[in-house]
Amino acid sequence: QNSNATHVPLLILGGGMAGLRAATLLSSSHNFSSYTLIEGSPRLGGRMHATTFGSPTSPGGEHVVELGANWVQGLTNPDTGTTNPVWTLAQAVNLSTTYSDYTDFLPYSSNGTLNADEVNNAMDAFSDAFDTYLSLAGERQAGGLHDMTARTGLRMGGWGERGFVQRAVEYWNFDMEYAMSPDESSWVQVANNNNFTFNDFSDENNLVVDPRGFSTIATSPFYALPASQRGEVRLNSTVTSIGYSSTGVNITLSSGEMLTADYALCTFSLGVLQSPRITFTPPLPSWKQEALSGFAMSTYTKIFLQFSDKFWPDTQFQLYADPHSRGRYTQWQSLDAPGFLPGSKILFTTVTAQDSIRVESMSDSAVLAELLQVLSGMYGPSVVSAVNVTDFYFPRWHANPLFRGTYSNWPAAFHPAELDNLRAPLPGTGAGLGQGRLLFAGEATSFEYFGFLQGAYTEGERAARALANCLLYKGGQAGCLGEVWWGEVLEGEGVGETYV
Ligand SMILES: Cc1cc2nc3c(=O)[nH]c(=O)nc-3n(C[C@H](O)[C@H](O)[C@H](O)COP(=O)(O)OP(=O)(O)OC[C@H]3O[C@@H](n4cnc5c(N)ncnc54)[C@H](O)[C@@H]3O)c2cc1C
Repeated sequence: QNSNATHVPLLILGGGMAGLRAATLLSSSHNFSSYTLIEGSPRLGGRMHATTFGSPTSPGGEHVVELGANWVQGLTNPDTGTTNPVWTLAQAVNLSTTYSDYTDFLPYSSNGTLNADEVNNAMDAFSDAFDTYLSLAGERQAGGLHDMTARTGLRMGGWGERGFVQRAVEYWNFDMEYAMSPDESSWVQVANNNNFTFNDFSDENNLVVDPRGFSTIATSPFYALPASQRGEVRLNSTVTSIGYSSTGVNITLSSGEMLTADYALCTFSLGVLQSPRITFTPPLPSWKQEALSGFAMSTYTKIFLQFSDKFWPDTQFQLYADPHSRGRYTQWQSLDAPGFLPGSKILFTTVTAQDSIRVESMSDSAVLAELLQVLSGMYGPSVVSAVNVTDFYFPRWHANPLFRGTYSNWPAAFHPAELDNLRAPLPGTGAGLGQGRLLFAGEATSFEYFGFLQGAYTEGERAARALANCLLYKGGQAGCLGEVWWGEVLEGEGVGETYV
């Protein structure tokens, strides 16, 4: 421990949903404010990030759009009353949201409109196949069978890869949720993840269109606490190294400043933890490195355009089926629609995974030129050349060192016990078992809700309960973190016979 370092009982690393939920719960339910929250950016909210977009002098004007999380995904189950905690937060601050109707779209190809029947038939076929996919995934788990790719599950459900229309429909229904293809994703865990949110809550997605921004759901409960009950918040403070032992944690900031703590909760994204940006001392044990390396961080990029005039239809969405490239600007969403940002003349399209990395490597003008070419194919060159682009922007989440991607996804070869390793505290083995000092929480540590805001929320909450137990009630005694998920780490499974 460094004698020049400031000591606090608890460090919360990261001020996104998980870190803010942990801080708020410790303050509000445990009357504990002896923590310092360290955030690298100048703002709280993390991957909930609203910004102004649109030219104030243009016909569409200036608006607030969400660069990161945008939907409350899963609301309230009408049969059971089970509510997504994110929906509860949104309602508590009267967040403006509007139901996204994914059936409200018109289909296009590179030379105008597409036969709507062909697209609707493909949508129905995908939906039927996905129903079978889900029930077969349930049967696999009940029968103790191993996981396979989501591609396997879709084929077993009767979905075949055919022409470019089916490829676009598949991308629209699968990649637009998981930001990765069925070939790369887990059959069983995508099914579980889908059921935990869209069955247990509801299958509705509400788009947030609130000038205060989505992050209000996490910042508002925190700042509603009396100042004396809140811990210290330090913005613009980037962590470069984290040391941990069975007695405490120390961190170094990019300024060179050091802080020590009895416990720390790290909520940095999986992408950050996968990158070499943070030095751990001692180096992360191989079981931790394997778990972090094995889970997937993908990127989902919304590209915003504002025009001098609205030339697209009044539907919420447009589906573009590119004849050659799967996932090339497949989904377009109009914000200039009732309930969203009417009159804004704003449209956005989304790309994922390798296409996100590709556009991030291009100049803004080169990306815009591609989009105008696609729109010219969809609506006709004369329609598109008759309007001006009054604003254009997209965030580079993959390149951003504070995120390195947008959200996690479960790859097919990832064993569920590895997720326990991913979230297990350090030091986590041997004598330190159950006595870890450095905890991990965030969307990627959630078995049920990886990828979603509700994952970050529930994991922040779990970690806060465990920390309260150790810091306040059980005096750091062995096993004070509680809960089975701080259990034995998986150190590799036997493969049965070996090939020599
Ligand atoms: C484009 C996009 C679209 C999404 N869409 C949805 C959606 O519609 N619905 C939904 O439910 N979820 C969505 N998500 C996922 C959702 O945003 C995340 O699950 C959630 O916000 C993650 O919260 P977190 O606290 O785990 O992590 P984060 O929000 O990443 O918080 C971690 C914090 O740590 C900080 N940090 C990182 N490194 C350092 C460092 N070295 N030093 C100091 N601070 C650091 C970061 O700045 C960040 O503020 C989307 C995400 C993105 C990016």
